[in-house]
Amino acid sequence: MTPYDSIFQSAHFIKSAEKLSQCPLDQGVEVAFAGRSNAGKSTALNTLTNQRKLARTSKTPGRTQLINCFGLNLDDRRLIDLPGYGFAKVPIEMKKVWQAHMQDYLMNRRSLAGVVLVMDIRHPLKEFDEMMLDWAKSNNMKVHVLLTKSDKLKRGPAKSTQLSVKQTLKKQGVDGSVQTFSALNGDGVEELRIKLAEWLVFDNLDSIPLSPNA
Ligand SMILES: Nc1nc2c(ncn2[C@@H]2O[C@H](COP(=O)(O)OP(=O)(O)OP(=O)(O)O)[C@@H](O)[C@H]2O)c(=O)[nH]1
Repeated sequence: MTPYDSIFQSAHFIKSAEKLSQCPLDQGVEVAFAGRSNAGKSTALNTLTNQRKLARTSKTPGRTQLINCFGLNLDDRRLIDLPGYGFAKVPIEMKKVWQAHMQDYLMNRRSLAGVVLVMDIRHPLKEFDEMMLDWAKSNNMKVHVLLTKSDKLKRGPAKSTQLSVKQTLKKQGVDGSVQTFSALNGDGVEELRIKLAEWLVFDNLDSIPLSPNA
């Protein structure tokens, strides 16, 4: 349990957007989840919010094809599920359109406070992940790497993967942190809630409107 559990449990679907112009008004603070298809983004969002069906999960990679926006019970705080990258069964032209929309979102969304970069702990730092880290560095964007499915590795190998990803971030000059996570056994759920509360609330207190009585 963390003091922030109820904030995340309040998550509710706002809308699915194909592109940036369809996203909710660009005010307040939001955190986006990005990752390769099948890395476990939707499952991580469901675990974070303690809701089984908030983000649809699927054993078929590529179900998350839209920018899915979820609201929280705090003024203008949102969680964003970005399209999974690298779904093989989709025509290349369609992939390019998605990627362009995603890039537009990442480059131009003013309320974006940080990106949770989701990687399967057994396959970290693939081409897409490196691209995201490059982008984060050149845009001064905070990154929190979530090494999912940690239940698939023993503790030793899981910790050494965490360490080596941390070192890579440091080497690349990215403002970031790294943690292990498992939806299956609860590893890292509290750590993720604390990190996101930091981004959504404490780092951005000035963007919470003062109540009329304050
Ligand atoms: N063992 C284990 N399996 C997991 C975990 N998280 C996700 N999975 C499984 O990994 C597969 C993909 O998970 P999703 O959450 O749908 O992945 P996604 O990244 O949202 O995928 P896209 O919709 O393709 O973007 C599913 O079969 C999940 O059950 C975990 O922590 N442990």
